[in-house]
Amino acid sequence: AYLAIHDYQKKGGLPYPPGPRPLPLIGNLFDIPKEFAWLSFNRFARKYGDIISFRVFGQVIVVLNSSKASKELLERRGDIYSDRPTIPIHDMMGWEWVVVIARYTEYWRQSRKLLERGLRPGAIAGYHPLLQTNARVLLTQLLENSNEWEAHLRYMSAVLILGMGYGYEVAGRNDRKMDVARKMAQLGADTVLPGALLVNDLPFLRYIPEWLPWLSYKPIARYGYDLGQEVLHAPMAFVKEGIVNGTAQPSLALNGLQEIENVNASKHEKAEEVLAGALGSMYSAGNDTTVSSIMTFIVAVLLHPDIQKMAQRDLDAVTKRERLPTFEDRPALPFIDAICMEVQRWRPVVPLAIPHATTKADVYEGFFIPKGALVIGNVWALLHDPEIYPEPESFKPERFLNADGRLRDDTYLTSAFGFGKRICPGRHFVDATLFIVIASLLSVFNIEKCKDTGGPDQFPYTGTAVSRPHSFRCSFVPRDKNSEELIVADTLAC
Ligand code: HEM
Repeated sequence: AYLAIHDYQKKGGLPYPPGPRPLPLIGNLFDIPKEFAWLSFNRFARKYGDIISFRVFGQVIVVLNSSKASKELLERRGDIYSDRPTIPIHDMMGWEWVVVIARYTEYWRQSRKLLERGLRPGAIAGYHPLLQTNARVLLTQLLENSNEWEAHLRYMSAVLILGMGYGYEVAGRNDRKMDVARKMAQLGADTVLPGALLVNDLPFLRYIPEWLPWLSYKPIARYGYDLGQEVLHAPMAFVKEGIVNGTAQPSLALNGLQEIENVNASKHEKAEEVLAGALGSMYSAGNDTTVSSIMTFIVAVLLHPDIQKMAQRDLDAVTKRERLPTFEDRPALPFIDAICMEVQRWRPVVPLAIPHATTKADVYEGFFIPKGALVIGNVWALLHDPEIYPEPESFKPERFLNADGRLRDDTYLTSAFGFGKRICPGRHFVDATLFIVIASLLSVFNIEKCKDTGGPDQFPYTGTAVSRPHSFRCSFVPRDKNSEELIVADTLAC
């Protein structure tokens, strides 16, 4: 009774947003599935409205299922909706330096500033040669062995991020630097959403000692800690060694280290920590996400060969099939851009973004949102809203084009990269990568099903925080002899 009265007074008599009735103590623990939670939230929204809430062991979780509510709270009221919740398992892993999950602190502000500066559109233009060269390396690898297309994509993505961040040249597909970032990203994606691990709901479980192996979270914490330390320190050590030997290549790390060279000793250590944290976060956040988008593009063209043909017609009109496409061709290729946009809408890679948290209590449309509430923007629901995107389950790039074939304005799609102050700083890099990879692939290959690729239901996706298609087989068949020659000629020219 005391708790109920206290709760009522705190809320000034206002209700929490509606949602399924919580059970005593555990609350809605069983209403939040571990996988594909965005679909369940969307079903609840149909019953309770755009804004819904859950309680799990006293923690209030608010889910926003419309663009209106997400824009109002996560963007316009960003000053109080830009914190992150403390996630006990990440605490145990010592991941407080990871920008993606960092609290809304001075450390976050400084590292975010560095990332925004390094990844702004103007800076990304400087990476066009790196992106173009590596898209073409991808073509060569696919021509030599298209069975391993997924491994080639992962390799390309790691080369790009490690090149841009640290000027590091990936030694090969078994390069350890590539592997650790992927494992860390995977572990993060599997543990970040509510309901993923019991220790996140019941933090006292972190103290269960290791001699209770089935109950202890310490082994997983140690594994995460080791991965984190390697991602944080190993590539920076590589750059510093390069500076000493005179072999360091241009990179964000090199720029950053040169900028803080003359900062006085007391501030230098802090500045270097911020730089290492920002770049380590970029390195772990940027790899798998980009690959997932490209895989979705492949799924889409396997299901819609007609879209592939239309895109190839546009590409051929621009390149005359005498050369490979470049960034300079982009203004003349709106349909390729529309494909990139539809890829992000149709199967958003991070369907629930990353949970935000409130730093102050707030009221929205008569509902009380307490300080410390988890606030989740249901990106999937926003991008599958039939009012904004009719027939949302269909893959239709033309929805992003005007009648005259030019790209139309769309203010909703940015939610594929999250919201407000925490919006993904890597989005311009993703935009450039998707364009050049998709244009390059379609200009010389037909992407086709293999005998065992299967039908539309044969492309299941993972259901955790970062959603990607499970591995599948397909073929990259050169469109003709001329296409093969273009790839070979380009390889020789490099
Ligand atoms: C298809 C590719 C990608 C998608 C869909 C994506 C999506 C997202 C989303 C939804 C968030 C959370 C935003 C929020 O909390 O509201 C995020 C955060 C972040 N992303 Fe990405 N991302 C992608 C690629 C990248 C790349 C390539 C990089 C780096 C080069 C990157 C770096 C980051 C960082 C550092 C954050 C944390 C931002 C913060 O909390 O302040 N991402 N991303």
